[in-house]
Amino acid sequence: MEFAAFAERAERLAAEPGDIETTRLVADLLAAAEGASETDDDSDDSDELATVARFLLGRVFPAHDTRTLDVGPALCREAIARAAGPNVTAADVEERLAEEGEIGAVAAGFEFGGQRGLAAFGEGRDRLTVAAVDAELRELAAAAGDGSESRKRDALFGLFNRCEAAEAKLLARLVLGEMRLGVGEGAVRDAIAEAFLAADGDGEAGGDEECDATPDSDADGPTLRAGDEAVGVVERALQVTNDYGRVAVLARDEGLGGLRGEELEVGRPVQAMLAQAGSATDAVEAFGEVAVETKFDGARVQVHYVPESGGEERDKLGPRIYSRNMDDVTDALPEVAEYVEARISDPVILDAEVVAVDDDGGPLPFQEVLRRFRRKHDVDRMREEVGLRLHAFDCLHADGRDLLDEPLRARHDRLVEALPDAAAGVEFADDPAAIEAAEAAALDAGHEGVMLKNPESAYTPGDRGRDWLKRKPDVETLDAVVVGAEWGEGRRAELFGTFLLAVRAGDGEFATIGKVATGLTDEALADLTERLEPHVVSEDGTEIGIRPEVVLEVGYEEIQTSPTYSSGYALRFPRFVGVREDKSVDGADSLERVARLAGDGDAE
Ligand SMILES: Nc1ncnc2c1ncn2[C@@H]1O[C@H](COP(=O)(O)OP(=O)(O)OP(=O)(O)O)[C@@H](O)[C@H]1O
Repeated sequence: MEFAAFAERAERLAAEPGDIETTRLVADLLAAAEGASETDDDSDDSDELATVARFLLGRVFPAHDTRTLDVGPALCREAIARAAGPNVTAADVEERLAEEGEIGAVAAGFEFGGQRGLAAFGEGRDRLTVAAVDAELRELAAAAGDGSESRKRDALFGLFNRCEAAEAKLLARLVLGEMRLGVGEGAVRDAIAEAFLAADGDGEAGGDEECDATPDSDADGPTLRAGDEAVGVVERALQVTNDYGRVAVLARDEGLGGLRGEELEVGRPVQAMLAQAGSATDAVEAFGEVAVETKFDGARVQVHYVPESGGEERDKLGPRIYSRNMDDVTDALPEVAEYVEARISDPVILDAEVVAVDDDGGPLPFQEVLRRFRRKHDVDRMREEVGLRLHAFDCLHADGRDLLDEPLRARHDRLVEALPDAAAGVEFADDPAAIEAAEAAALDAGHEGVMLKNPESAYTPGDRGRDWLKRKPDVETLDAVVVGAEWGEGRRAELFGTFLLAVRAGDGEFATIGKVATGLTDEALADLTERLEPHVVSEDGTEIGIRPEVVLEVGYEEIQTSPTYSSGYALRFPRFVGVREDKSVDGADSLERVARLAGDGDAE
């Protein structure tokens, strides 16, 4: 598929407000993608469909893949300037960005390259394809070491140079991860089912099995939509693989059977199962008997390990530790890897919390463990300074078997077998008083509270359902995204002093909810300024626009409705608690949650 054709369809998608129509357009686009190219590469990476599915979500690599393009806004502006010709500088691009507020529109506003000259002579353009853009971006991502920045700039320049307006808009947004197509993960999931798993008008279906298709009452034609079953199967395959590209290809080539056969792979992280707030009474009412575990106040990790003794056919995989964002943080936490390596004898995937501990082994606050996360330098020194302890609380895979669909009880037994020393204890209780006693004991021991889980529940990656409830006495905090800032005053004039906060409002959009300027030490301000400066997109007087990249935890007294901010809510007395290093903006709180906390909608 030509990149221009993809860009043209992307424009149509961005202009489409309706969910059903969006899904249909995505399904058409997926169905139009070509199959695998003739290469030796038997991975999905050479399949155009995989690329299209990922691009739609603003990704070059699958979510579990730790590779990144590592192209910042400045580098992108430089590449655009160079492709726009000798009279345009990066500062000109920046200026236009301040006016337009968005890099796609800026890129679309320039005339690029010598291509127009060729076209004028009727020679035609050397047209970009989706596959060529993907290949070039993958190569760019691999650039490392001395001169890598200029190689990336050259590669991007080369791509922009071959772009027409709509292509340039899409490319700029893709490399900076700001697609703004209004296409969420749910739409791509549904579209995969619609494109490949529902019988179409001619009775054809992708793969070896068909699913019940239900007539779409909103459409005027006889078109059929995928049934819920197919969507459920796609969702499940996405949970297990974490790769929209792979799942789209499987749906097309192998249908429901292929999707159902997908399994976890040690070394390929999955999303963490999440919890909602709930009380002891809620838990007893919902589950009868409740699995009560300590809620450790640390950072979530997923441990993957295939020991050498794991059987002839298995490739050994040294312990890998992934963060909640699925970043590989093994190098920052060497003692966790060593601990696992010394004790585990079968291949496993474990869900766990890493907690900072004092010299006596007592838990330290959450902020302490974050000093260890993601650290690339001084790991040994920090290892001396901040001790760590691993508490494993779930087992997703053991010795070649996926356990996601096993009940929690069985998974816990398997966990104890795999790593008895670090397995978190579980207590089964069916009366709220016993649960409250367990909570008091956990708090006394310095932990955050308790998790109340349904003992019969499966492990559903990425799901924030009602099978896991969290109970902690602290006042609620909100994990909000920084989307703007204002310069400080007086001795803090060189630093940002106030931060404009937003919550997720669906499809990659953010809605503002307040400003925080309290609770920030000079050190925290300096740190935040340094972190946020690379993400500045506009500056207008004292007001600074910031690309949503950094998540802050903020406390507040109350959430009120308010016309001041685009969410329709405002935080009363917001105060800075810390940076959520372990969260990407996708994990920030949503407008839906804010509405619930404010008392609009179902209580949490
Ligand atoms: N025994 C446990 N079982 C599950 N999660 C636990 C446990 N102990 C600590 N946790 C942590 O609690 C988190 C569950 O709360 P939630 O899913 O809402 O995440 P969160 O948004 O980080 O919330 P919070 O800020 O309350 O930790 C998990 O992500 C995990 O990091």
